[in-house]
Amino acid sequence: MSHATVVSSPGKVLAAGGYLVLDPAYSGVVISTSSRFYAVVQDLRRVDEIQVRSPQFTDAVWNYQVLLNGVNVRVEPKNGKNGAIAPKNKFVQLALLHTLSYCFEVKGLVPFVDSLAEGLDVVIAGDNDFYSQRAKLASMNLPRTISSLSKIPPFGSQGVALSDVHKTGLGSSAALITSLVTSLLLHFSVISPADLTDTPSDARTLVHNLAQFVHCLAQGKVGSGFDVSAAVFGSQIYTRFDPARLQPLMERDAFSTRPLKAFLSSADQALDHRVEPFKLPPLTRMMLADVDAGSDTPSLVGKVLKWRKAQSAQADALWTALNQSNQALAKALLNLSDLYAGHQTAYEDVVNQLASLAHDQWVASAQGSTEGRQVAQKFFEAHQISEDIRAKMREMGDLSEVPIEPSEQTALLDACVSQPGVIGGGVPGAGGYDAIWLLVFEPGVEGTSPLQRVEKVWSTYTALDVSPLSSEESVAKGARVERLEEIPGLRDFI
Ligand SMILES: Nc1ncnc2c1ncn2[C@@H]1O[C@H](COP(=O)(O)OP(=O)(O)OP(=O)(O)O)[C@@H](O)[C@H]1O
Ligand SMILES: C[C@@](O)(CCOP(=O)(O)O)CC(=O)O
Repeated sequence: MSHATVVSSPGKVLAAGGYLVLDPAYSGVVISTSSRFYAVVQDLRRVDEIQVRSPQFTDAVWNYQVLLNGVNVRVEPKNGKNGAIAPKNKFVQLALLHTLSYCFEVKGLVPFVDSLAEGLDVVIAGDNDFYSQRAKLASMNLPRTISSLSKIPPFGSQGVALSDVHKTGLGSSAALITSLVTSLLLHFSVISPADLTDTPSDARTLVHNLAQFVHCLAQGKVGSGFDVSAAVFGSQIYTRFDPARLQPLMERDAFSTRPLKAFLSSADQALDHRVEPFKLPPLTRMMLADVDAGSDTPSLVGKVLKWRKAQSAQADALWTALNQSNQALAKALLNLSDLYAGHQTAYEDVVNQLASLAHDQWVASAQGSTEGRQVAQKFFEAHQISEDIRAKMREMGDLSEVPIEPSEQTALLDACVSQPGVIGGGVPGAGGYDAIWLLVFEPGVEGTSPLQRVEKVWSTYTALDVSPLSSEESVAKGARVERLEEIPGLRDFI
């Protein structure tokens, strides 16, 4: 088998900053997930042809012919044998077209043609968490727990076409585009694996800008882009780029190529997003649940923005207050990492105590050193800020008449947050009925863990249909070059 270039990119959870992050004046707290999208590039042994396959789905094979006229690259869908019309995949085709066009621009004709001499076989695979696993758990007769999810074979077949799959909202298209763009830039030797060892780096900025551009083109709009940024850089405090910077590139037909090098490599013109470091505190864990009710994110966003425009004074006051709380949450969580670094034993001892207590007992019950009490105080502060953010998101929902944290989700979240060892949580991103996230202690002691308590709440909850995801926070900083044999199940899958 030919050498395979494998790149993975994480999914995302916008823990705080939904709606605000659309405006460059505010920021969002983004947690990247352990669940990843993989792009595997190998030789196809058909000159100038590209085949893209997503074996998790039925009828998910897209064939393309690369055409060169010395000035431009074209990537044309190729009809099947017997003249069968080529199926369309706008996201994949635009990622191929613009990444190849960029490679052609920077490498020149001869190296470009060489890199395509064997064609490209591209396989795309998403971790199971990107898709609802309820039906699979039921068919395997397994209870809805995180440990059951680990029994489902990796990259399981979804048994349906891509357009019919039930997604969980982790940002599949952003993670897919990022892995695909990065793997192609590596295949054409525009960047090297060593360029991706650090975060941030010039290579990651290039990947980000190119992936962001392709994703905006494919979606037909310039969104906030926090999902692409998470896929490239990992967990972060994200402040969006000025959409006007991308506008000149968006004006032409999506399928016509345009010079990208000057835009993507010039510090003046490139996107002005800000990525500040963020990570969850040690000995804690993010938990996610998919709530089977579903919301239409674009329609929620449209209504909230319309209300913001109509009631700008009231909205600005809320946006400012909410942004302060969002930033305070990030700061409290980052402070906890500092406290761990300075006083590891005291921190561990306190987490072991607090993990079996409900939040209202933390401050009074924390025993031991001053540093230990400081840790307990900081975790309680994080809890309070998280509850405050929920309250303000509910206020945004009430004022704009949009179910951002609808009462059904409020009852579910309240039931979770009152459990011993649960720090906080909320509705991720735009909110609605789709999902919840929680932050819980993950102590190093035996006994019932906060995670198990939450799983119990979810599995016995009747007012909503709740199913866990297995994702945790990814501590790897964003997109990553992988070794095929180190990803369980991936070699068999391709
Ligand atoms: N596994 C895949 N293989 C090929 N193309 C894919 C795959 N997943 C997504 N795509 C492409 O991306 C497009 C948009 O995908 P999707 O609607 O799942 O993105 P999303 O809105 O980012 O999803 P999410 O709910 O995970 O945030 C699809 O129509 C398809 O063109
Ligand atoms: C509402 C919004 O701020 C977040 C949407 O996030 P999600 O796709 O619901 O995770 C929109 C955006 O930032 O693209």
